[in-house]
Amino acid sequence: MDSISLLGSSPASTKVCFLPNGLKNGSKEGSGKPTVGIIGSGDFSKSLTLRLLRSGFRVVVGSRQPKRAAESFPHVVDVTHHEDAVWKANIVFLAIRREHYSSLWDIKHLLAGKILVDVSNNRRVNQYPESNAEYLASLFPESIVVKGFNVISSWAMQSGPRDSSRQVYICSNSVDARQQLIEMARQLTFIPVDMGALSSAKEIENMPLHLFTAWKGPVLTAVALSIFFFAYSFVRDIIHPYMKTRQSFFYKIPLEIVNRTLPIVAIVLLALVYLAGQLAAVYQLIYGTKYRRFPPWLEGWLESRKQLGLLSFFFGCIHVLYSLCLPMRRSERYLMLNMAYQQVCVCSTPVRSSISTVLEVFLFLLLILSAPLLRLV
Ligand SMILES: NC(=O)C1=CN([C@@H]2O[C@H](COP(=O)(O)OP(=O)(O)OC[C@H]3O[C@@H](n4cnc5c(N)ncnc54)[C@H](OP(=O)(O)O)[C@@H]3O)[C@@H](O)[C@H]2O)C=CC1
Ligand SMILES: [Cu+2]
Repeated sequence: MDSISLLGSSPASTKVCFLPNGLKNGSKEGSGKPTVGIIGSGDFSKSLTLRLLRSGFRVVVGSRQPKRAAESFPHVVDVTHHEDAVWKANIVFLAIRREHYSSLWDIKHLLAGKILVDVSNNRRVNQYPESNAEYLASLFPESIVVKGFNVISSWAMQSGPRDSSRQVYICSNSVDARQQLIEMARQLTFIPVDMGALSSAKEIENMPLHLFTAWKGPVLTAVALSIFFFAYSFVRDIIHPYMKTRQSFFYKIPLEIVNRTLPIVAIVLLALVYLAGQLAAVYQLIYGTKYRRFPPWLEGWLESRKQLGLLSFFFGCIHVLYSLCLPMRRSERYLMLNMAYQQVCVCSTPVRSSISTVLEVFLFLLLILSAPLLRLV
């Protein structure tokens, strides 16, 4: 398994496709199944190997320590040295970090003419002046570099793609290599997106670092509203009585004041969900057409309605929890008993108040649940 054979390595002569649909192939071994090489034996390599095996590809993994690495792979996988793995496959995935690309310098001659797939990601946006794929292409100018599969986490790769994680972005300066990888992505049940030349690699590498962008605005809005209404309640219910009558209600801050803030924020966020649609309708009425583009701020607002609605629901839930916790406080229990006693004296008010509470909760839930159904624009 660990045999290294450099004989007969002629990458240029094996520059043909490898796909299992029988189009054409370079490294068929007996059974006619194509072989894909993977350099590195880390998480991504393991997940990609399983995915390739499930889709009918043969896999050869290149590792610095093949014996140790072989323990983490199924026995059908050929775990060998870098040289051997590269020699056996025409397509080689580099499942190692950018910092280690230069360690392949010694086998540069073997990599010539092969398709190198760069799956690497960075830790920060624009971490390096050039993209990892372009850096790889500059290290190995005789190889064909393709960028792709980096937006798929090793977990998603292993468990199978679903919904949002099905798209893979692929780019390369070689149209032929790009098409091969696009076809391979399809066979791995991903949805390939052709991003053109290798200059798009930087954009593709930045994609995984832009997660949850849709949540940024709504979360900031919720935080700003929370701070504003908390400060308002604090000044009104704590500072004002203290200044006026020297009464200290500071003990109310953790429960009452927070619990007063939560429903207000929830209802304002819910109002924001509906207001965007109304504004969009007014905009369309003013311009007399629905085909005119909305201004960017309104477009962003419309797109974040789902997040605003979910945050509103979240604040509502926390409010319910807080309200259930309130009676745990002795002073609150006393106040409630007192109120109940007074209401019994005044008669019939509790029935009305509990009915109104139930109605209030029901209406709030109805508003929340109907939010996605209402397509106002
Ligand atoms: N993990 C993930 O979810 C994703 C990872 N990626 C990308 O895939 C690549 C690999 O990621 P991942 O598997 O998580 O990383 P790991 O750190 O788990 O594995 C990297 C592998 O690189 C090899 N390696 C380590 N040091 C060196 C070295 N000095 N020289 C040569 N090879 C070395 C090792 O293999 P060995 O010891 O066998 O040589 C190691 O297993 C990265 O570029 C990452 O950005 C992309 C998308 C998702
Ligand atoms: Cu309430």
